[in-house]
Amino acid sequence: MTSIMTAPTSDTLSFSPLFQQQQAHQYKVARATAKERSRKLRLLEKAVLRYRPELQEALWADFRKPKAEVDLTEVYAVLSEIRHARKNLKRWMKAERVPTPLPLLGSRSWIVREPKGVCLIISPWNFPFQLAIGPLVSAIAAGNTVVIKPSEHTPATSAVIRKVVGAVFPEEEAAVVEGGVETATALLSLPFNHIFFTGSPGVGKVVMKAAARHLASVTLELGGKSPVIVDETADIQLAAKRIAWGKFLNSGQICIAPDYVLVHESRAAELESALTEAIAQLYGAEPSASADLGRMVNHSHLQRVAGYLEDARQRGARIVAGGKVDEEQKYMAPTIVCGVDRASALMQEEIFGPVLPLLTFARLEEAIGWVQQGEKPLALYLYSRDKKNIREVVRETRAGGTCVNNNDVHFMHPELPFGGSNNSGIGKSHGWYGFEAFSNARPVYQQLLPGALELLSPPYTSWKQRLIDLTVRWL
Ligand SMILES: NC(=O)c1ccc[n+]([C@@H]2O[C@H](COP(=O)([O-])OP(=O)(O)OC[C@H]3O[C@@H](n4cnc5c(N)ncnc54)[C@H](O)[C@@H]3O)[C@@H](O)[C@H]2O)c1
Repeated sequence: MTSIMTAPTSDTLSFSPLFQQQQAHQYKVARATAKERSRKLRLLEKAVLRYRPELQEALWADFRKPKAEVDLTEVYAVLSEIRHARKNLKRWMKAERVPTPLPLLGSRSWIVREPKGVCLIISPWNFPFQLAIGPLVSAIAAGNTVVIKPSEHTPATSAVIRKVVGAVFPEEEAAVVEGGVETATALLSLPFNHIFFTGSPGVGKVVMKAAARHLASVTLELGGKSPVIVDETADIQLAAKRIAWGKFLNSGQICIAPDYVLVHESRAAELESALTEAIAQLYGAEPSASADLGRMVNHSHLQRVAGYLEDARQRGARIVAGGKVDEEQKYMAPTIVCGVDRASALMQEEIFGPVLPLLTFARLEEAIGWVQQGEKPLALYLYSRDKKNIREVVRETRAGGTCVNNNDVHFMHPELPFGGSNNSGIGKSHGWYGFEAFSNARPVYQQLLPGALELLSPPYTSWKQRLIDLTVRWL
């Protein structure tokens, strides 16, 4: 079994034949029972394990992602999605009976989750395997056919994705199309039933506009600036350790990485030194020598983040740790920066790199106010030992997701919906929520006996009007 590999040249930019093939095949795929879908997912699990060493090599070649991080954040993330889906698939696929209200007595109703049909997955480069195959798991569990377009910035990984998918699925069920913006644009011109996009908010808008042409439904997993609030009651050592891990993993190129920290002014100095220490513990005194620290994906992203830092420095920011850039190695040191002007690019743009600004606040309402003024973030984190503060921050802010006394890890919980809100995303993924994203909840109402509502049809005699009055008042 092979899947389509297409070079992104203008003469091969028509994907209609592939699309039509999947369209013709969709009902057959949709008929698969829970057992059959589970078997497909088992084959996918085996393929992922078989290609694990190749994937480790590919991600090292693409941007020096450490082997352990490939295992944890790419391989295991996908395997846990598969295992969770296999365990729950039968229950998810079961028709859901719903109670009958009094005016509809004489009927029964249920909801079936039917597949959306032919789906498109467009994925980014930062977790290139997980963010292509994770949604595929949900799409297959829900009984769809799928075209995947992985990122052009991680070509070695894209080739492995193609191999994994091709080893399990015929192309009329799941196919991988490689290429860049032109390829994505050509795919987006086709009338897919659902588009699952992971990437930047800017491109998310392009995708949503394209989807509108065919009224395709969308799941948009986007990005933004995810704040961390550290209040005066926080365990600073613990916070520093966890923030440093969640920020500098993948060199800060994580959609849910802490983007910046708002720390209570009474604890700022302590947090500064605890973070500096945490970086040394994770990556040694000279992080560039550590094999456990990834690189920036390309020169343009390195220059973008280095430019933000330089701009902040010129506006008076103080670099507390790191700051070193090695163009040739696409290396940027884990960097902590204080005294950042809130109007600087570092505080206006999603950083998506290993630079962590620390800003201070005197009263919690100030920190909350700052978050409320910005776009709704993909994640908001809070370090606190005060129950009242925890309640207040969750109640008074809006975010795609939240961790209290940790960061990033909510992503790994298969029972939690993952996704953003408005600028950080539309729709949710993972587990049941991913299955739901790729399904249409179709209500089925079955009339068994003459219904009470039939009594209320014209002509509206006076006693029928009385019955209508009773219904309006009491039922
Ligand atoms: N919410 C999440 O789960 C999540 C996960 C990872 C990354 N992200 C976000 O993704 C962004 C970084 O990833 P990226 O740089 O690969 O994102 P991106 O938006 O530049 O690209 C994502 C995908 O869209 C395609 N694309 C790019 N421009 C396009 C266009 N004009 N028309 C159609 N398709 C186009 C790319 O080829 C790629 O496959 C960050 O904003 C990050 O926060 C979000």
